[in-house]
Amino acid sequence: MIVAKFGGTSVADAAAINRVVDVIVNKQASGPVVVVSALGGATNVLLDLAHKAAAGELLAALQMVEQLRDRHLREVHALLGSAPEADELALEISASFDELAHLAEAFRTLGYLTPRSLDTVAALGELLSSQIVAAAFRHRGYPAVWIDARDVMKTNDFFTRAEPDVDAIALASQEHLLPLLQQGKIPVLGGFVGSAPGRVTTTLGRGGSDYSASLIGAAIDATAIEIWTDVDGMLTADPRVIPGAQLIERISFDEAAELAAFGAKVLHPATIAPAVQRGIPVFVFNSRKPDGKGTMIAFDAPRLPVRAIAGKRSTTLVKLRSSRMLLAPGFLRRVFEVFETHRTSVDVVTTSEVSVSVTLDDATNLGAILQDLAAFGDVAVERRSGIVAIVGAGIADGSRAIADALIALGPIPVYMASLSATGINFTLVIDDEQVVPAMQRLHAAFFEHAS
Ligand SMILES: Nc1ncnc2c1ncn2[C@@H]1O[C@H](COP(=O)(O)OP(=O)(O)O)[C@@H](O)[C@H]1O
Ligand SMILES: N[C@@H](CC(=O)OP(=O)(O)O)C(=O)O
Repeated sequence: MIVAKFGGTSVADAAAINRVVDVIVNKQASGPVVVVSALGGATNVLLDLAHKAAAGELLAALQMVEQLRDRHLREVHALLGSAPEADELALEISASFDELAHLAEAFRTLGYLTPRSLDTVAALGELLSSQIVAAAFRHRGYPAVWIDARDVMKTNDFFTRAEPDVDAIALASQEHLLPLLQQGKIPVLGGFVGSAPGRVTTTLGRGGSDYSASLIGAAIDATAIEIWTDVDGMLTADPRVIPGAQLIERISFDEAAELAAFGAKVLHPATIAPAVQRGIPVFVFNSRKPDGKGTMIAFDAPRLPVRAIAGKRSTTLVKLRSSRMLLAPGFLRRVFEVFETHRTSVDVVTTSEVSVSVTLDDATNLGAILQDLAAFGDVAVERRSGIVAIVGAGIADGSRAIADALIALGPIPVYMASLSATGINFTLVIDDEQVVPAMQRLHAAFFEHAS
């Protein structure tokens, strides 16, 4: 059994969805489970329209509902033509958009959105795309069965970033997926979407379809988890920043997890953990080039000082300075409790005898965090920070990589530097607007040598 996940660009329209069918039918013998994202860009439109409605712009929101309805119906007709299933599916899809229009009206009346209502709206993208993809398979004569992801992806009720209930997912997969696979059927379900007790719709957070795929892969003990996307695999940097980024044919789980956590959007940061637990290799392939080599992510990979560069912008740097930190056991624990209390995870950490600095990805609860930290000492915040990460299992093996990285940055000021305990990630906090130039300089230094 394998799990193959297709991202938004890989199911953006009828032509892309037909490529998905082509990829999967060649793998029928491996027992594929197909996980799909929403049609490319649909999640953004859904969330935008909800926000517009709540802000009182109902007309604009309803126009967005109609555009999205037209887009989905257009692709259904392009895929299924005048087959009987086309009309049935079109009716179902239209009914969902009628409901969405009613929801938009309710948001306008209320004037606010809750995380729970946002999840209900966002989930529609995957719930519809997966039904369309399943129908496309059947139209071409393959035995696909649509599965409502809410029957399988069991989560808690932390809306907009729900956490999976791994045991419940394993049980639900046995009930809903395994029998179909045993009958030679192809289960198709939406990624990103789940349900909390009471079958209330949740989502795993933006980009979460990769995570759905690896959770399902672990639940059914798949032999491979395949992430099909719009690039040739994991590359030495984001190709949108570094057009000459090179394909990584093999990379370790640890390295891939670090890259994902520090900005390599090709993988959701949580994707690796379920795969590691079960020792399932993860592959990244380009759905436009199904014969490409792709990337294999597994336990071992040739040990290199630098495998790839990642970067992320718009992080927040919080610096705490306190003389009470001197020789005070438990001080750091109390400081980190503040972040835990406000459900905010910390990215990069450095400490000295009298100070501790951390970066935060999510500054939603910053106000409350700062208030609590003020009890410990002087707090300073730098909101326009960025991070570059130089990742390689051998970075601390006595190579010159760390020195070379600092030299390559030249005049770019560095505010924090941290070498991970595993010695595979050297992270630098810099100004937000320096992230792109820093990535270019680092990539040039490590990957663009004249031969
Ligand atoms: N190191 C990297 N290797 C490959 N792609 C990367 C990397 N870092 C960032 N990306 C970006 O990730 C994108 C794919 O992720 P995403 O847009 O979420 O795709 P999908 O819709 O298929 O899930 C690529 O188009 C690329 O710009
Ligand atoms: N559609 C969701 C989930 C997702 O993973 O999408 P994609 O695979 O296109 O990144 C989002 O946009 O967040």
